[in-house]
Amino acid sequence: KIYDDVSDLPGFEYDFVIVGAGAAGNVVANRLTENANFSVLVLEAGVSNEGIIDSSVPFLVENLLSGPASYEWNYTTTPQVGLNNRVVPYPRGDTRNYSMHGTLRRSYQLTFWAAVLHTVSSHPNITFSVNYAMLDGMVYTRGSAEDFDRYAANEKWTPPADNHDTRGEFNPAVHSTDGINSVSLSGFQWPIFQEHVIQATRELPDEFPFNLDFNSGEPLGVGWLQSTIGGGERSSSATSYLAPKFIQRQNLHVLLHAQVSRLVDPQSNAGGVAFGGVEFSQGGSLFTAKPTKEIILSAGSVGTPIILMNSGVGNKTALTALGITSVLDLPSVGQNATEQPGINAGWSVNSMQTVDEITQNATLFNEAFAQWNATHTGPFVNIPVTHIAWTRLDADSPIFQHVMDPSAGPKTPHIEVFVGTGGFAAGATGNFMSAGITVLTPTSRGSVSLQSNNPFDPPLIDLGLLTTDFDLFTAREAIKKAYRFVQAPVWKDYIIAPTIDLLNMTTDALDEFIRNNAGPVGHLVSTAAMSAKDASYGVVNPDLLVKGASGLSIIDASILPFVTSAHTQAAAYVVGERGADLVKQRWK
Ligand SMILES: Cc1cc2nc3c(=O)[nH]c(=O)nc-3n(C[C@H](O)[C@H](O)[C@H](O)COP(=O)(O)OP(=O)(O)OC[C@H]3O[C@@H](n4cnc5c(N)ncnc54)[C@H](O)[C@@H]3O)c2cc1C
Repeated sequence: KIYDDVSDLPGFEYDFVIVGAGAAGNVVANRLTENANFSVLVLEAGVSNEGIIDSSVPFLVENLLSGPASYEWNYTTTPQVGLNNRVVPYPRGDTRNYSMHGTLRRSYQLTFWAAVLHTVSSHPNITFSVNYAMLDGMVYTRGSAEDFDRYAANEKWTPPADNHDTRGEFNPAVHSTDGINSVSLSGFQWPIFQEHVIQATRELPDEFPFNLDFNSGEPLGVGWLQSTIGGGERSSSATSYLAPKFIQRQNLHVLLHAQVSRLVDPQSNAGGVAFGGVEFSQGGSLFTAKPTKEIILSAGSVGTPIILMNSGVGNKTALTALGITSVLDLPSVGQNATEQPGINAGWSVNSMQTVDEITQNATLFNEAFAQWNATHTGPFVNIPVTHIAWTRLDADSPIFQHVMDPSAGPKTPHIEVFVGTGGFAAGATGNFMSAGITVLTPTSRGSVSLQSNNPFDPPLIDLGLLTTDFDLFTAREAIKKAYRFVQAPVWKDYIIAPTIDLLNMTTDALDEFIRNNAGPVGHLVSTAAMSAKDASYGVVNPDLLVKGASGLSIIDASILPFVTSAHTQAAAYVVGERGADLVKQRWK
């Protein structure tokens, strides 16, 4: 059951208390409550996605992130040295504007999906998926087999909303059809643009070969976009793992609007420090939920380290300086923060078949929305991105003379180019195509830390973006790669001109452009990283239990020791599935 008000909760004691109903937390809640003997309470600061139209309509995802009614925690980063000291927003789910949301805002302006998904200066950032797992861009990319040696067969391959013939667009052999979360190809076609992309792969087969399915474990090449969308509607861990058939389980309780401040009542025992409760606030009052078996932190790569540090788990010296009593000295908490930097490129094009026709015309926009509302078909069933190109730096790149290749192996991309129809500059008129360009294997590291001992103060989020030579070099090369893709002969009569000519800039000017315009893409990991049991660094052991603690697990993207060369929601699901199995084994 889902509760909005703490007074409706049946009690305060449960076998498992999970903090965070995000991508991974919902998976864990679902899997643990498969055992009817386990009682589970999920505490989530966010709101329900029910009735929030922008959360259901794939095309409207951007509304969730921008404007006065956005769903985010309103965080910003510290000044980013690698971004010319800019302070960039770092949104996460937020409840404050809930009452304003839920209707289609007519003032909607497309700032191009890459601006949302790959965040640029307008919406750089992020961690969360979202408040209650409803806000990510739905892009579904597993990473390479080298990133992940195994992938849990938990997806449900679903026909696209337009039921078009998908032969040649994916490999059915690498997808499951009976899992929980829907994954599909795009349910709306942009034929002229798509044909150009495919023709470019034929013309540039060495650098940009066609890849039938980039989720096969070998992503290199250009493949058709896959998204967590089913029946033309967002499918997220909130809509799938917490679907009504699961929510009606008697042993599953989800309390929304509940912001966890800290873990309380630490006791030392033979297994390590054990916390007796989880303190949370709702409506200005504090409450404590008690676990009889385990506390599971699934609050994401920002939320999880914050809760640990507010509970006295972290760097002893730093916590003591803030007046927080140290309970467990774990200096790696909040460190090693790894985020991918992204930047956009755009070109004006000689085609009327682009999404700009809809976003720049209120009548067509409203018609498209009406079509979605009536039949879940039409351009709103997807974001207007059609393909992703995954590529590597050239093997003889000079950077490798003094930097070791940070990728997981030779079949793993360093660079992503996300191509779609439409422009990303709000208010621009005309027709465009765009590329969201991402450095997938950054070597820069940042941190999440506390600025005070008040658990409700915003944290200090330093992403450390573009602070290494490798990352800046790769960002430059990634832009050049994107330009090489659009230099395939097929684009000659299609592309008119770049919106900003990044190719003919001097290296210094390009670096300056990157530093002034790049931003985080929302794939933060590693702030509570997993390491070997006897390692002197790291936060959790391979069983996902916190080092030096007992009855305390972390199951979310923060435990990933490296970022996958991909978008990270699939990785979060994998962590959720594996983590739930480990907990079940411990308590069977
Ligand atoms: C704008 C954006 C777009 C993205 N798009 C994509 C995409 O298209 N494809 C993709 O693969 N990945 C995408 N990602 C990344 C993906 O969303 C994350 O990797 C994934 O959600 C991480 O899962 P998680 O379970 O670790 O954390 P989250 O999903 O962030 O879940 C954490 C949950 O904990 C809650 N929480 C945090 N602190 C507290 C607290 N103190 N008390 C109570 N609750 C708390 C949060 O509200 C949240 O619901 C995107 C990220 C962002 C920010």
